[in-house]
Amino acid sequence: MKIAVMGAGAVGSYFGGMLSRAGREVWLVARGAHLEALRNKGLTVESDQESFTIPVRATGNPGEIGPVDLVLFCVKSYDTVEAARQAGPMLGPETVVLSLQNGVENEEVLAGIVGREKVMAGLCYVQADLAAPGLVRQAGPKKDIVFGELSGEITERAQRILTVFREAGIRATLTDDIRKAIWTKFLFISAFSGITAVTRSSIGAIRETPEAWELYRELLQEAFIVGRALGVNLPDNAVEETLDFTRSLNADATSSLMRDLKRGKRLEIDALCGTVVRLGARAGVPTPASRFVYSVLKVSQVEK
Ligand SMILES: NC(=O)C1=CN([C@@H]2O[C@H](COP(=O)(O)OP(=O)(O)OC[C@H]3O[C@@H](n4cnc5c(N)ncnc54)[C@H](OP(=O)(O)O)[C@@H]3O)[C@@H](O)[C@H]2O)C=CC1
Ligand SMILES: CC(C)(CO)C(=O)C(=O)O
Repeated sequence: MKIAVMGAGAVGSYFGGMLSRAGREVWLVARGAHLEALRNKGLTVESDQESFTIPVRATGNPGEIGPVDLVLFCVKSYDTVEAARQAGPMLGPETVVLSLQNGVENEEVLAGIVGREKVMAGLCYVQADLAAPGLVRQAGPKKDIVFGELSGEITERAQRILTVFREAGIRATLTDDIRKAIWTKFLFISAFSGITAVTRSSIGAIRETPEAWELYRELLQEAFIVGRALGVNLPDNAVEETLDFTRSLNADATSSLMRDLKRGKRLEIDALCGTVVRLGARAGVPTPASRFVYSVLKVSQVEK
């Protein structure tokens, strides 16, 4: 299986690196200093359990790669449209485009550009960081991918991808309800990224601060009610389960949004807390906590 990672930053380089190390033909589409480092020094992945450095195929030009079997789509959501357009030369009649991005609308955006039949939806639980050009740091025990067909069918092509992930040592799950899985992650990540960014804190300090923990609960509750109002099959105890999951995280766990904020980078807020606000307004659901977090974080985006 020939694989391309569109937007090989933290997440894309981590999973692309795992697949490459397993012997798959993997192309990393990257840019800037990271691309230069990948070409000149290869990719280094450091995690709590293991570290490795491998040579990789890296380019900034999808035309150099040609058609592939699988595109792992890993750009930030604000780059989705441009990256999907640039991915054209990698798309053949059988190519699958699988998004691992955070957010609940990426697959529809992708479908509108590359064609619905090519798109699978997915998400990942992994704390990955581009610590330096060519170097990905992964922290914590979770490094999972969940994915599925938009139709919910368990197809042969999805099973082939599942096998490839698992053979590379990636914990992957193929689901027949990817919308539910994406919203379950979204519930968590819209609230978790919001609370960690707005407090500039890792989760340990938030758990120890009842006021911040209560705000986190309100953010979860709002995203849950919005999801339910839109007909997503979230279970009644989704908020409690997410709180339990958050209690189980290492105290130093953070979000990519909080790390981006600290680095002065552009933030994905429109795809996270901003989506809760926007979809809430559409569904007639009040979202005051999400609106507060979104407004505060938006200030940091002036001139970005
Ligand atoms: N990091 C994490 O722990 C997790 C992140 N996620 C989600 O995964 C997605 C990716 O996040 P993450 O990996 O952290 O983001 P990064 O910014 O680290 O990676 C995205 C990369 O794509 C590059 N890129 C964007 N457009 C193009 C293009 N047209 N051609 C070539 N390269 C391009 C970016 O380059 P440049 O830097 O120059 O813009 C960047 O290196 C997001 O939706 C995020 O929310 C999900 C789970 C965990
Ligand atoms: C799962 C988690 C919190 C891992 O860092 C994430 O999705 C993110 O940071 O964007």
